[in-house]
Amino acid sequence: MSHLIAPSILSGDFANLIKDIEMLNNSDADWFHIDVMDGVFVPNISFGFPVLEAINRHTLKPLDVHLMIVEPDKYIKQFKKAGANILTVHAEACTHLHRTIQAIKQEDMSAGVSLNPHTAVNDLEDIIQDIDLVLIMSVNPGYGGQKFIENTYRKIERTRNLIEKNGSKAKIEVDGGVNLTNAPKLIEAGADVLVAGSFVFGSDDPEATIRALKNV
Ligand SMILES: O=C(CO)[C@H](O)[C@H](O)COP(=O)(O)O
Ligand SMILES: [Fe+2]
Repeated sequence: MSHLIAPSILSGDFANLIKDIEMLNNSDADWFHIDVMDGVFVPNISFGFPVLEAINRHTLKPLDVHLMIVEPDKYIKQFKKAGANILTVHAEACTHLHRTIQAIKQEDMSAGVSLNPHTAVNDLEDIIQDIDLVLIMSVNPGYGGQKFIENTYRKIERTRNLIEKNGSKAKIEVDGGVNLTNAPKLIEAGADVLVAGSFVFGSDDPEATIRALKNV
């Protein structure tokens, strides 16, 4: 299977989101990546349900929602209602990660777990068979436009090994500082889904940039 591209709307134009949504609908993007930040788990606040609902009214593609929030269990049903198709929580934000994953699946969403740059892949050993997605952060979460952390390649390889060892079907998604220089190496290391925010929306022709990332 060819890799998937999930542009992050965080770098879009919030005063004219419909333009970016239509561009993504017409582009080679596979998913819309939606970054929800609460100002507690990460030192930044992005947006919440009303924005997600508005995006959902116009998108033709799955919504890949990356929760950078504490206590995500409280909001799982609400994210489903707002249109999330894939719901990813941070391992560092969940005391009872297994329970959280089951609750997401109970709402008929795909369940993802994200790891901060400092969190070991081995932490997923006892949950890898239950999840649909591992989201490897290649920057510290909280902001778009940060520098890619080079250790990510090795981390993706370790995740790929863990998935294969346990017969898991989880996809590997990588998020933060992704561009056309590191994309080939990320795919070679085992990434299935590339998230890209500033590299796409900061380019002169976002649609062509998405196509270039897809054709890597
Ligand atoms: O989760 C995120 C930040 O916490 C974003 O998805 C990520 O940073 C994408 O933006 P960029 O490609 O500009 O790094
Ligand atoms: Fe993200």
